[in-house]
Amino acid sequence: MNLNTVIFIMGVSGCGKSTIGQRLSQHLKIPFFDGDDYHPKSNIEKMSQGMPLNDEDRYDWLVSLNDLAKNQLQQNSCIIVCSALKQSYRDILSAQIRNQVKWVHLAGSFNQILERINKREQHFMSSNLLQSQFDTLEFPEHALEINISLKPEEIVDKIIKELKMKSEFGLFGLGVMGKSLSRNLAQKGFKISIFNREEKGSEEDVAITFKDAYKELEQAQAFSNIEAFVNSLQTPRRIMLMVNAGKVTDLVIEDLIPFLSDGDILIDGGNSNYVETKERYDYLKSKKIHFIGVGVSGGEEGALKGPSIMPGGNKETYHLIKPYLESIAAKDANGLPCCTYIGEEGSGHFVKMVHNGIEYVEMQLLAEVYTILKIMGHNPDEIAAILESWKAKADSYLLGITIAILRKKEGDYWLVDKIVDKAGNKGTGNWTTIATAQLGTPSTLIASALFARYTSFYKEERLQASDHFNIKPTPLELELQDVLKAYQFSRIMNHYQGLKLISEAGKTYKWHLNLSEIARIWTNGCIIKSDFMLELVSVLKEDDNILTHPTIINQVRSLKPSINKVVSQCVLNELAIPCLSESVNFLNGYATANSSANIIQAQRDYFGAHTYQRTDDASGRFHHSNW
Ligand SMILES: NC(=O)C1=CN([C@@H]2O[C@H](COP(=O)(O)OP(=O)(O)OC[C@H]3O[C@@H](n4cnc5c(N)ncnc54)[C@H](OP(=O)(O)O)[C@@H]3O)[C@@H](O)[C@H]2O)C=CC1
Ligand SMILES: O=C(CO)[C@H](O)[C@H](O)COP(=O)(O)O
Repeated sequence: MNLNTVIFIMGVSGCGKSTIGQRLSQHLKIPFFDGDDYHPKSNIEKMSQGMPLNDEDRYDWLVSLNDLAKNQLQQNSCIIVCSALKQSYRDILSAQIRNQVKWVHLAGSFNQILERINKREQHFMSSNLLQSQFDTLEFPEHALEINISLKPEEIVDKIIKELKMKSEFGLFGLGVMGKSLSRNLAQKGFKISIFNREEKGSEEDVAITFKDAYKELEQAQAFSNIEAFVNSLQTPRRIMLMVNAGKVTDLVIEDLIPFLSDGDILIDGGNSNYVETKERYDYLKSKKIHFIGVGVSGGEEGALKGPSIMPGGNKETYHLIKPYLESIAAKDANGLPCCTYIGEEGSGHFVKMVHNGIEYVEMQLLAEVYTILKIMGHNPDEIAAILESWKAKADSYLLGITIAILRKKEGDYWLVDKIVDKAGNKGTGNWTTIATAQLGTPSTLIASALFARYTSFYKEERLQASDHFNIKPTPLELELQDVLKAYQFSRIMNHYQGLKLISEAGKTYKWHLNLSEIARIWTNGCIIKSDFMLELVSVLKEDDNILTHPTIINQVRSLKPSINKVVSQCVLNELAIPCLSESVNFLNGYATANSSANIIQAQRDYFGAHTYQRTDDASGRFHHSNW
């Protein structure tokens, strides 16, 4: 049988590891090894003198069992029994072969095991010794847990059923993202089940056809029946939903619930609204189902090669899915997964939502730069060449794809010239703008980028207005260096505002967010990965507010004259640049020691007796005037 797996059977002394291991080995026809036979001489001597082993003594022994497991995997599979009571021991045992290791934990109560040991002929274990085993035991998070009250043959049956037949992870929804993620999971060696609905006559055998198309999905189980899909999974079941956010997500959850059991885990990988994630968490909790809201970024390619993953929800539940998410995630410059536990409730989806808000602005800024360069007289190839030269100073994934887009030709024409100038959206920019207003944080660039998309959609009205108002930008006289610097300036403001929004949400909802860690998982795999993001990881380690960090202050100071020049030129030449102009307006307002808000306060007090504070009253007391 080709399992290509090492089955570690673990548990405290007396739980029956060897009996089960030997029986399982006979059934599966794979070799059995008793870990105790691999102790070095020094350990055996120590134990024979009744001296307990410490972690240092155990280290070489655990490494030798890990070597044994790796060697056996070259041939096929094996069973190794070892108490493996601590997670650190299990980490050593499964080092470099984590995805090919299955843990079976034989679990029983203290009294159950003590009684069992003491019943054995000529065998006595003091309750103190057993207690020390229970004290050391750190419950494994990713093990198949089997109660030892079952008969040995039942235990073996259960293990065979779970490990041989059942998948460890389910992927529901084989659209753009679901397809890529399931291939990614399979490529990492996970045994998965995949599901897509089918519609008789139009959409049949979607999952099977997809499985058959890719070699890496050979071991995957494909379904179009929900019950069969759910039953194909090991318990607790781990099911990731990659379906449309909103109503569809709720419908799919309702479809799944009748087949789920207590403790199963649903993972929503779609771009769901963070408020709904919290509601779904509470609803599913009442049904004893765990729910984790996971932001995933990277698009089709990222999902396949390694996305950036932002999981939020209960931390203990997260640990049950962590190995899967971390394995498929992109890796940062230090080889760490671009996946980190974000925080409680819908925090993962909140962070993904703001990621998309930042993405909207980054895209809009590049669109504005394109407009400027076009008005300056450059064709798409020339603009691509200019942007290419910016890579040294402002490289990003979005800059790269914009260059590729500009170079794409159909015959003699650039494709970009044939695309209708109406920008769509699926909701995350809208929600970010609502969230920033609700939290009282000025993410003005995200709002501007969103409204620029909305404005673009009024194509008919825009055509009329262009006649009525005769807005015809004239050629701009700008240095390319100034355009680059203006772009860099606006990107700083964008990242400041997005991170500020996350930081404020973290405080309001008590999510305890780590901004530097969030920036780190955005350095690879996601749509907003960039060299600047890499720089922000260290900046944010020192200061949550990037605009008070000396490095960023110096950058803003040196870029400011260019954004002033570019924006004023564009305004004088009637060229719409909503995000570039908002970025400089924002900083001008933010960095004004004495703003015009005194007039607003006076007006509010005049008509509504809303009161105001006085500059000549340090107590901060509120005053009212009879105007
Ligand atoms: N595309 C992207 O770049 C990214 C998307 N996301 C998010 O990931 C999620 C999935 O996106 P994506 O893969 O692009 O979307 P697709 O539209 O490509 O796929 C949607 C999936 O949902 C299934 N589905 C829709 N309605 C139902 C239903 N009522 N019952 C069962 N299944 C249903 C579809 O099945 P069927 O094929 O039968 O219609 C399909 O498998 C969304 O929330 C999206 O916002 C996140 C990051 C990036
Ligand atoms: O999450 C994503 C990228 O990160 C999706 O591609 C999302 O659809 C982009 O948002 P919109 O469709 O509103 O432009």
